[in-house]
Amino acid sequence: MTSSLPAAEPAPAPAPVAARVRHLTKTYGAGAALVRALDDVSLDLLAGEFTAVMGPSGSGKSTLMHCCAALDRGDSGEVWIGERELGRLRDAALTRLRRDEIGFVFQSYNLVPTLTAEENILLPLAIAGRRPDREWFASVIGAVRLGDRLRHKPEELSGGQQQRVAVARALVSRPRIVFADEPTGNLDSRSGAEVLQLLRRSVDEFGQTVVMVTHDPVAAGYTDRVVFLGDGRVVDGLRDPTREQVLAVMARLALPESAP
Ligand SMILES: Nc1ncnc2c1ncn2[C@@H]1O[C@H](COP(=O)(O)OP(=O)(O)OP(=O)(O)O)[C@@H](O)[C@H]1O
Repeated sequence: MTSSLPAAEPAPAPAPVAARVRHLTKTYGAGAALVRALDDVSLDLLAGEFTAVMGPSGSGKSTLMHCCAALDRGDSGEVWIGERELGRLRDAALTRLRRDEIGFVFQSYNLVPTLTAEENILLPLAIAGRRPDREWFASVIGAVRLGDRLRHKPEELSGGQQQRVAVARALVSRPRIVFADEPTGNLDSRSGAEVLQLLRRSVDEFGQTVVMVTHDPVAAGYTDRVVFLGDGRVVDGLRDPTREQVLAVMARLALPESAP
């Protein structure tokens, strides 16, 4: 017997996940001084997306980012980068994963003062013994608009230029995921906007996956998605966030539970 029902449409392919967190818990201290920095956090960070992690001070943002970036370990739960669960990797494999699959941008730039901008950008590849792909290097340098500053040392660059060097350094090895911890925290609003546009372009034009911790609703407005933490838990989320929506959630999270 033939069915008159239309053939079922194939289900859309699930978006690839760059990093996956499952039931991640991390505590500091003990007894009365125990702090639950992460309390059963589960989260998927989708490939090719720009995600912001926000929340009040002490809500666990940096701890989450450090655990995801293999800079720290949780007490229990799992963190996957691509197909690999970090808890199952030995130190040498973790070092390789950090070097080959993860890019970092810190609030304080973390450039090597004795190296030029170009040497700083190429340092992760040099350490890995990899040759730079000249075409890709040129694309990254074009994107960060540093072509005329490559021979300068960090102290000869503005804060915004130094942070653009740090973004280029994070992008040049084409990592699976870039983690940025308050990348605009030390910058004036114009330089901050340049860095945010650069991260946005790396997602739109290069397909980069970027995860950024920020306190700034304007910065969050550049992202595809915001994940809000409160007391070590995922408490809210927004897609295609506007500054106003972010402010509204932040105001709600800042209020004590008992507020009228
Ligand atoms: N090394 C540590 N020892 C003890 N407690 C810690 C340590 N690191 C973080 N904590 C605590 O864990 C909790 C989460 O800290 P975390 O730095 O992840 O928060 P955050 O959301 O990034 O805060 P902020 O926005 O202020 O940077 C806080 O209560 C903090 O005091």
